[in-house]
Amino acid sequence: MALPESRTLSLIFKYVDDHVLNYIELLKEAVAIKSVSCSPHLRDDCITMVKWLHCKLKALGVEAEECDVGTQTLPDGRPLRLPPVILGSLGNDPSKPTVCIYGHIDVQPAAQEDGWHTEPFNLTEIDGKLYGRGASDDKGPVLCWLNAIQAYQKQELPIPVNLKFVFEAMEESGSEGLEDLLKQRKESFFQNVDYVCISDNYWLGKDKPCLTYGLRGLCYFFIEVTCACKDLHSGVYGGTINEAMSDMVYLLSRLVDKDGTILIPNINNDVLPVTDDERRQYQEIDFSVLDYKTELGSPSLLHKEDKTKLLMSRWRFPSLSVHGMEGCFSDPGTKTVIPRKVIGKFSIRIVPNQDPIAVEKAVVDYLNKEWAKRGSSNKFKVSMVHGAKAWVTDPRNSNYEAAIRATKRVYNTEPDMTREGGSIPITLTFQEVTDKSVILIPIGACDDGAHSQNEKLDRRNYIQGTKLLAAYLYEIGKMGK
Ligand SMILES: C[C@H](N)C(=O)N[C@@H](Cc1c[nH]cn1)C(=O)O
Ligand SMILES: [Zn+2]
Ligand SMILES: [Zn+2]
Repeated sequence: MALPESRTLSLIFKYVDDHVLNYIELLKEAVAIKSVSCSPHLRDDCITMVKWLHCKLKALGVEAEECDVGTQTLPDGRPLRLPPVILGSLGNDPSKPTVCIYGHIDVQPAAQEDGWHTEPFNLTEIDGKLYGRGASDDKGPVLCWLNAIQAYQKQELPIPVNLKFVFEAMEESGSEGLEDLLKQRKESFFQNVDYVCISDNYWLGKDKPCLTYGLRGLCYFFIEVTCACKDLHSGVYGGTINEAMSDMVYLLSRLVDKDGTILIPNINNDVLPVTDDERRQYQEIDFSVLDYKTELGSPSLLHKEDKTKLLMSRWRFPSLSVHGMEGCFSDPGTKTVIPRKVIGKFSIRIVPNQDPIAVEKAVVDYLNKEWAKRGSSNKFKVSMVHGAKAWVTDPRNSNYEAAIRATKRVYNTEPDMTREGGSIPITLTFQEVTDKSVILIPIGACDDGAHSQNEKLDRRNYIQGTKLLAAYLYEIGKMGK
């Protein structure tokens, strides 16, 4: 017999509150696995991470498959096995709706010498903050799902929906192999999916929960310049050749100006004009420019005190960032070398209506022209290593209504409706293969420091996030088929 509404969720919430230490232990185990997808030497750890999660899912009764998605080709031409993707199912009751959940268990690189105050792969709690690489992006949120399901089971309450799981360990490296797998399984695994939910982004502030209906896409580029067959002594050879590094600095300086304007012609051609309605929506968002500036520790912001301009720059206009360089000297000290070959790395966050192929063409044409202007005798190559479209949806549907109700139950407040400046390349594919509503329910706060030093997840967000996802499943269950 079904329990009264308030009783079901209060039993779940009590179970969650009573098991906080177990959840933290579980997250500690997950963080300890160095599943850095962009580091080829850590590929085995990514595979270990998949197997670890598979084991935890099995313990919850999930029927899960590790799907082989082939190999990737490294920039030097070597093949490298991709970590398998987990596809899992729990429940098959035709009277219940089916929710498909996606998350990722790979992480960005991290090293204590980069400025971490704790060891990044050893989850450490300080003042209610759980520090560790992947705590917020995205191991913590993935574990919130597992914790929520376990709470239903331990309280012997029926899970109100059927569940499908898609968990990958390559999201931070362009989700290689995943799109093809999802397309192949469109008519089988995804056939009965009614809703899609992803927890892999962050609140806009530290206190107020959000629901997210848009993401920027990402086009990632490598520029390669080679000037010699080996590194050279700058005293012996300096002044006799065009140097790769100087060429690279010139090219990188031609990408974006000091106001953040991208210098590549035609790059903004397909960006949609801002509507009055959109402008109104941005004005209503609860966001403190001052808090944002303080959190970043930046001397000034590009758009000064203008909240709408700042948020639009993060969410609905493209931006270009220069990330780093392979092959050059970056240690402390004064090595006097001329690097033989350098690879400069930059990316452009793209927005709805922009096509990665058109962006690639604009970038390659422009850099070829800039290279010709430079007149260097060196070898030059530019390539887009991955390109993913942006995603935006209309949030006025039952998926978002259920999540709004769940948020109110847990946080006692109406969530803000946000877009996200980051990218989750596979989101659009989920929408295409299911033809159903996709929602993003962020778990972590704006200051979690995803991709940065001292990434953390607040204990409160982890625990309330577990309740939030349990309540979301409950609210979706109430929608019926
Ligand atoms: C928003 C999400 N948690 C995330 O961090 N996504 C990455 C995706 C990525 C990285 N390289 C390629 N894709 C991001 O937005 O950088
Ligand atoms: Zn993520
Ligand atoms: Zn990330």
